[in-house]
Amino acid sequence: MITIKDLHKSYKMGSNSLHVLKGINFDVAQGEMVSIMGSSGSGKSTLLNILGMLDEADEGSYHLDGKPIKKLNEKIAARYRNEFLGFIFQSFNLINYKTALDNVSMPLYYQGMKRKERTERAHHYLEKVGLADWAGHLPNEMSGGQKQRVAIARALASDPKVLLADEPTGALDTKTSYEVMELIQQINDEGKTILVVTHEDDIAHMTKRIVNLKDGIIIDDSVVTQIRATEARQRAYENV
Ligand SMILES: Nc1ncnc2c1ncn2[C@@H]1O[C@H](COP(=O)(O)OP(=O)(O)OP(=O)(O)O)[C@@H](O)[C@H]1O
Repeated sequence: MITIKDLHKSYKMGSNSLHVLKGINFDVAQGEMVSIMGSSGSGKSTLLNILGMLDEADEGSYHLDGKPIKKLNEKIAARYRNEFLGFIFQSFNLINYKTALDNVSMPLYYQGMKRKERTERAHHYLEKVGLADWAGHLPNEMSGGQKQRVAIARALASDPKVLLADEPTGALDTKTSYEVMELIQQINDEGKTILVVTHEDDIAHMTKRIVNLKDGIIIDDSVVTQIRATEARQRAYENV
């Protein structure tokens, strides 16, 4: 689904240049759930921005679903982003004066979908994240966990091939973080490819693979042998 080869990225600051990504190589297969970890400044957001087509690498290649992602004009890039990628952010990025339903259906409007279908889809995905009764509520009437669920419904509504989550639990308490990650695990169970940037070890252990960045290179890339899950989910894993 994602293939990255020898990716480099520097930021220019005046006459200085900061070499942030120094040759990143990795592949993510369809249906994987991978976390990207690393200390502050290690390049996680820079990498996620490139994967999300919000920024471009200086060198190296990036293929998404077999398509080379490089120097696309903004219109094509936007189309690819809509078609391939869903985003989840630490701070939810909801529109505060729009209801949960409108927040979820709005991106579909920009994709040209008719009102009836947009509304049906938004209801479907709100139901999927456990917020069927909250469609008419504004974000400021909701808890952090509920807001993140709305954001997840919004990301899923366009049925992207890959979900990119940047510190999705960074603004949530521990219990809510685990609940949100459990929802993300369920979405992955259904086949969605998911990348999660996180600082937190316990959150990373709720994914299936951990890629560790340090100073712009991958220092470790390992499969999680014991995925952290609630007892019920643990039993389901054991029965597979
Ligand atoms: N637009 C930019 N211009 C200049 N320098 C930048 C820019 N974005 C990031 N940097 C620098 O690049 C380095 C890597 O930043 P990045 O945000 O990718 O790290 P990170 O691992 O995501 O950190 P954090 O966990 O703190 O978010 C940092 O030293 C940062 O200051």
